[in-house]
Amino acid sequence: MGWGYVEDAIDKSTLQPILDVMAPVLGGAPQPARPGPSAADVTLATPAVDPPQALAAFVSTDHDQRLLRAVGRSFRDLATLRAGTPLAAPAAVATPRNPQELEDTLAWASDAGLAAIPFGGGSSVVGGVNPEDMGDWPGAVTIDLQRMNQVFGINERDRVVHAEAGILGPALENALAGTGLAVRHYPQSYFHSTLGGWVATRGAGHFSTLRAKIEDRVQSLSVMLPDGSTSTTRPLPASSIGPDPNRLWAGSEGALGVITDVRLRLVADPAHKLSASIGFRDFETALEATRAIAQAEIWPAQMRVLDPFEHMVSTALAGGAGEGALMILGFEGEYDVSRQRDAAVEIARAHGGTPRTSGDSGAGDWREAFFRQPYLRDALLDHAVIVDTFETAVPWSAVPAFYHSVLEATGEALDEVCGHGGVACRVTHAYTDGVALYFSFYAPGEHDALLTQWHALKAAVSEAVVAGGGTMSHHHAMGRDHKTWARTEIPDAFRSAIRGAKSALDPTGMLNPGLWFAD
Ligand SMILES: Cc1cc2nc3c(=O)[nH]c(=O)nc-3n(C[C@H](O)[C@H](O)[C@H](O)COP(=O)(O)OP(=O)(O)OC[C@H]3O[C@@H](n4cnc5c(N)ncnc54)[C@H](O)[C@@H]3O)c2cc1C
Repeated sequence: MGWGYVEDAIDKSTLQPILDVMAPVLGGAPQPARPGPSAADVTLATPAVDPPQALAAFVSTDHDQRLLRAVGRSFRDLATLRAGTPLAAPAAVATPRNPQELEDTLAWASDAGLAAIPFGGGSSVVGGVNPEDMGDWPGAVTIDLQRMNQVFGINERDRVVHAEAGILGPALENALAGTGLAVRHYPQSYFHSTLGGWVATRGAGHFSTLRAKIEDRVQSLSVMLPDGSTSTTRPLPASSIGPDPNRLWAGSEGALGVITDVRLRLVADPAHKLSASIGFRDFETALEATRAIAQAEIWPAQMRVLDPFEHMVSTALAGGAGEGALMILGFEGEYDVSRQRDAAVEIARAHGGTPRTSGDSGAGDWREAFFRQPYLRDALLDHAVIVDTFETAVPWSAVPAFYHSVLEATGEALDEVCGHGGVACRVTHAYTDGVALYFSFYAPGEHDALLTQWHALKAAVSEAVVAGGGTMSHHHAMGRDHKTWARTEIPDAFRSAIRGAKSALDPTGMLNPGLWFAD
């Protein structure tokens, strides 16, 4: 059990050169391959419940169905599956096809004294869907919304699509074919995550500026509460009638209601696309160029900036050997974007960059590699290589000191816990006042100690992020994995207000218990 489609898994012949390139980082050859368990090998710790016959068409207690929704897709999840210990799993899985079946599921869960965990694509990397840390709740019904996937309508004049929350990224984009409009929200998990999941986590696509965060694209949404009532925000371009209700539910991670449908702002399918890549001698220089481009408000759709190690690892996947830092720029729009592209390249050059390629395919190649990267994690995990990522955002005034302090702390933790390791960083999103940094680390783990090693590393990197003033997440959300360190980020008064909202919307606390709302 790993990421994505079985046929896209990375084979031995692709993996070996990558292992060769990584050998210095891993301190030599990694452990011999040990494949992950088959579904039948995993024991579920939580007993199944006995749902009423009336719900049989959409509630299952089948082992594989429960296993599939027991975890998300983080390194911790994958290592947990391999640990061989009984796994916390949902007591039942509901797959409602419409709001009535969703209401029936919530009513049954409530009567049966079970918690309810909304589930979209299950691509959470922060323990968002795991039935863990649930206090007194004896078990949970996981509510998979993927069968609630209708597109209700496309308002071409307003450029808004109205769709059910369980629709997956590609299906939503396909529904717009022929309209000249598009969603163009591409998280790396695009193929396996849902509209509702994006909104519930306040996720971000790979576009680096302007259209990055999904919450800015939500025109309105509907949520169902545990009592079966539905609340819908008004579809408006903007409003100042008090705090924004859309923002209460965006980022609520399944704890303040089940998002049933969303009206999402669209963009024109871009008629013009251009890209450029620019080399820099080091990341610090590249960061200065990134800041200058962001603050010039040129708004490249794509502005990924890879530090030297990230550059080396990402080119190794395509059989290359990149050196120095690399900036990848992509521009797209309804009208010619060459002036923006030229202006950005000029700024980069003035900040010490050397343009390498300029055309319309570079960004596409990078995008292909971007969607392949998660498969590499599974292949490396077979060799007990620990591969994990963490991401954050900081103001410009904090970099490059923040980058160095996190790099150093992570490197020290990798040496201490695993004896060796490497840390890579890339800029994923840029703003006029700051930047989102995405770190990846690689280390030689031990098959039988992966979870212990991961917990030690996670604590060290999270402490470094918090100490440096970064957010615990720019777009992966809080889940169960970040709540310990995210506490300092939440003002006390806001915490009380959200607790008040939680008890008003979900009086028994049955929705996704275990997030910070409960502590
Ligand atoms: C390889 C990989 C790459 C990733 N890349 C990105 C990336 O580029 N950008 C990014 O933002 N994230 C990324 N993620 C994280 C993850 O894909 C996002 O958090 C995504 O938004 C989750 O969507 P989902 O449908 O899979 O939700 P799930 O994982 O099923 O759920 C996530 C959370 O949302 C809640 N939830 C889900 N649906 C609903 C609903 N309808 N109503 C209420 N609550 C709900 C769940 O209870 C849970 O708390 C990545 C994950 C992986 C594994």
